[in-house]
Amino acid sequence: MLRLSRESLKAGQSAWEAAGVGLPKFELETVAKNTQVNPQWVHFGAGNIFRGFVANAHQKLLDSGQADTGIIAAESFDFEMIDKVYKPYDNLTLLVLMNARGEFQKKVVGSIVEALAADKNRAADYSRLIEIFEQPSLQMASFTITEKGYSLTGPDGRYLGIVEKDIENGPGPGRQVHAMSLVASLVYRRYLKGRYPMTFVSMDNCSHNGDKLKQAVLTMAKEWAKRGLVEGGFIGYLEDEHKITFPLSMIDKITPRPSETVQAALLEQGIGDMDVIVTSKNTYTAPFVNAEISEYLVIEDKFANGRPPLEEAGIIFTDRDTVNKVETMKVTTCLNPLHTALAVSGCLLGFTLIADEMKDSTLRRFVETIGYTEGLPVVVDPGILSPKQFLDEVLQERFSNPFIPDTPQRIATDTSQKVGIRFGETIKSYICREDLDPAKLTAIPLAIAVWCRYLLGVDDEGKPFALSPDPLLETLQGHLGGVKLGDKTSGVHAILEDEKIFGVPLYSTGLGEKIENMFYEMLEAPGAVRKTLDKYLK
Ligand SMILES: NC(=O)c1ccc[n+]([C@@H]2O[C@H](COP(=O)([O-])OP(=O)(O)OC[C@H]3O[C@@H](n4cnc5c(N)ncnc54)[C@H](O)[C@@H]3O)[C@@H](O)[C@H]2O)c1
Ligand SMILES: O=P(O)(O)OC[C@@H](O)[C@@H](O)[C@H](O)[C@H](O)CO
Repeated sequence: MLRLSRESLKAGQSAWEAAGVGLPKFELETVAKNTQVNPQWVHFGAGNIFRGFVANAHQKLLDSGQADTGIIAAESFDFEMIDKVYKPYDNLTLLVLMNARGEFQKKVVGSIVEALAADKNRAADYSRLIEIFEQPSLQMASFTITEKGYSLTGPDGRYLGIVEKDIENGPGPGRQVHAMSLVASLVYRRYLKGRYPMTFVSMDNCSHNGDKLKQAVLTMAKEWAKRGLVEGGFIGYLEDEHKITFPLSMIDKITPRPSETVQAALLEQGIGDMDVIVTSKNTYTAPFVNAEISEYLVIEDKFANGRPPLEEAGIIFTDRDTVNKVETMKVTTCLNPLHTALAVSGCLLGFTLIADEMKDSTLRRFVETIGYTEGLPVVVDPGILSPKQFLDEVLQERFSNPFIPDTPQRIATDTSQKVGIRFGETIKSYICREDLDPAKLTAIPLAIAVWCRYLLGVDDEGKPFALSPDPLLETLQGHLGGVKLGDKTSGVHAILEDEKIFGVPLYSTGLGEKIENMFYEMLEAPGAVRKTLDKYLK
């Protein structure tokens, strides 16, 4: 039985190859040693998309000799991942890509050469992170920490408790809990050491991700500066684009949680010890990552201290305006809104696979209407990718691929953080256009109504189901407290009028009441969700 480790790759190379697994073409030890003395790239958020896409892209450079240092994975949130799927497997990942015929392309990704837990109780990892940030060689820190990883404030607009503590505690080593204060403290060490340049690249699915990251890091720095906890020059350093940059990016690759079906198939192929782990913080992780083949990563080419030639690995570098357009296209129109609609309706209708939802004619019509009918008229063509072609690929091939083990339950995670961008932006465009009337939209308000119905945690048969984690769940459920099937009143108005959630005033655009009516229709009785979807999507 094959088990992922550096030793096994060396001693059992032919057995791995016989199992159809591509292996790194570079010397892992040499690259690890180079990285030790000459760190160039740290990545925060050691999750699936990082291992399945970003690390694999860098591996292509290492394989072809166009890079000679690896990536250092840093985890500021879920340290269990480092202990359970990084360290025991020598930081290696088995990447399993799946095409529409169900064939696996397997390879070992070895470009991650160190894995650090930024935990104040782990002094060695913490010191190493500081050492890395003090090195002139460091070119970039990238991030896939989910949208909420950048938020310093809670629903009431006030700083989160951990952020308040981080502000009071200052930038001293081992004192920060929130990812943004940790990063601010590390870049402060860099400033003190030599004011060296570097770049911070957010690769999360939030609009203007680089700006969001910059805003969060600067806010922490300014709070410390106000209290005299950092030198005044630190703010100027962070704002000087010759020193520090925060490019925008758009990342796209459906990377589901690791699936037990894939684990079982690997076992049949002689690859063992691939258990799927759900950590106490609810991260789904494994020594393997399963993902689709399609991938797009577009980054604003604004790097203050150089960067690896990732264009050689298929990553597109372009100007800010183009990234902005391509990201808007994907996140607000052609992919993520459709995913969110399938996620919440899938949970209510008992689906556990996105591809199965695409076989349901009503749900297919749901996402086709959101994408083609309501989204495409307002999308701006980024020039480098055609929105229509992108949407065709998403709907005809990517979502429909039955071998991609993606679940509505994964995608429903943190929906409160995403609805504003995924639906609110299109509504905004309708408000701005003289020739379009937001009140005439149907599928987008329906998706919002389905989300509100989803929040009850009762499926369309009237049975309770587990809602996916969401930082606003308690508040939102508080508004809906006690609502049952058959009720004709509820606190849904309080949710819909919250502009912080939707980014637009739903009531003054004529959508608030429309959504409320749809919500009550879906509340009528068991089966009413299906009936309402059928009615509006005829
Ligand atoms: N999986 C995909 O299909 C996909 C595709 C494109 C973009 N993305 C982006 O990448 C993000 C991560 O996706 P993933 O598949 O790697 O998820 P994952 O669950 O495998 O990993 C999530 C990572 O974020 C960290 N994290 C979670 N909450 C955090 C917090 N509050 N502060 C700091 N770190 C936190 C976790 O510790 C973990 O490292 C998504 O939220 C999205 O923005 C994902
Ligand atoms: O990762 P999130 O939470 O921003 O969104 C869930 C999915 O829509 C997302 O992960 C997609 O799989 C991804 O955006 C495809 O590129």
